[in-house]
Amino acid sequence: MTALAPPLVEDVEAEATPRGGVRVLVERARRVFPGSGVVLDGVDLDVAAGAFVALLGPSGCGKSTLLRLVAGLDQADGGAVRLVPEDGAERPRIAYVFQDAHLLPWRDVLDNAALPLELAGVPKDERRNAARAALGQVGLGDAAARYPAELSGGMKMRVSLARALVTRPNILLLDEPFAALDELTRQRLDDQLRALWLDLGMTVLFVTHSNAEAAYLAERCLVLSRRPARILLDTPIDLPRERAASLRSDPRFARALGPLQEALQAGEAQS
Ligand SMILES: Nc1ncnc2c1ncn2[C@@H]1O[C@H](COP(=O)(O)OP(=O)(O)OP(=O)(O)O)[C@@H](O)[C@H]1O
Repeated sequence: MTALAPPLVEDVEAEATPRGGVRVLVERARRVFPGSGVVLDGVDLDVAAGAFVALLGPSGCGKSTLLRLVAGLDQADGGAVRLVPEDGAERPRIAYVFQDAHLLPWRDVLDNAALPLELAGVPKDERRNAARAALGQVGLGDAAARYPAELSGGMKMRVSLARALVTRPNILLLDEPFAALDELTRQRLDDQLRALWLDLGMTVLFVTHSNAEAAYLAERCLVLSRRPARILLDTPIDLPRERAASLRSDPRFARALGPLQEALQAGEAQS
């Protein structure tokens, strides 16, 4: 499912794809859940517009909670979250991709991808054209007439990504989107996502349990501690801008993984 902040779409046809994205400012964010206690306690984060940032941390530490606060899907109990477009847009256009593709089985791929525009009241031809373009961006231009039951897990996730892209988000939030896929499919989708980011220039926040996926995709990685989550490590990823599968066996990649692994182990060890 893709969650969007209003207004979802202004004029899909007329407006060029925005570049530059949204700056994300999280200031002393606090979130307490009854029964779970304090999950976030004074988290500060400043993400530059157009950055690709990965969030890592132990299971249950609050990664999704932080992402949901940024998306506006949940409210902080203290502190503030501000999204500041730096691409000339008046407002952030947020898209959110979950681990499950959540496609509607009775709709074909085209109409699944067009759904956010339909909900925003965009006329049929316009939204279908935009959905075709988004499907093309994820390499599914030939699958528009197929139904979810006919798709592999990787294809379903690409439809979910197209549905996110159809609104031309200037900030894209992804919560373990490829975690349920086999390793090869996951790596292919990582490549596709990275290429889309290079092409479109939106801000991306990506939650994952995989330090290798984080290092391969992102320009900057954050490792959170056990809850109440605080940022244990905030590090740039010093790897080439153009990344290909061969990078995974490059010594530079192993060097980038080291600090992430150490911080994750330190985070796991905390009680
Ligand atoms: N709506 C809620 N009500 C009560 N507790 C919640 C709610 N949402 C999250 N929690 C709790 O907050 C904590 C952090 O959850 P969150 O999903 O943010 O962690 P996470 O780091 O994303 O975990 P994982 O890596 O396992 O997906 C967990 O203990 C979870 O049970």
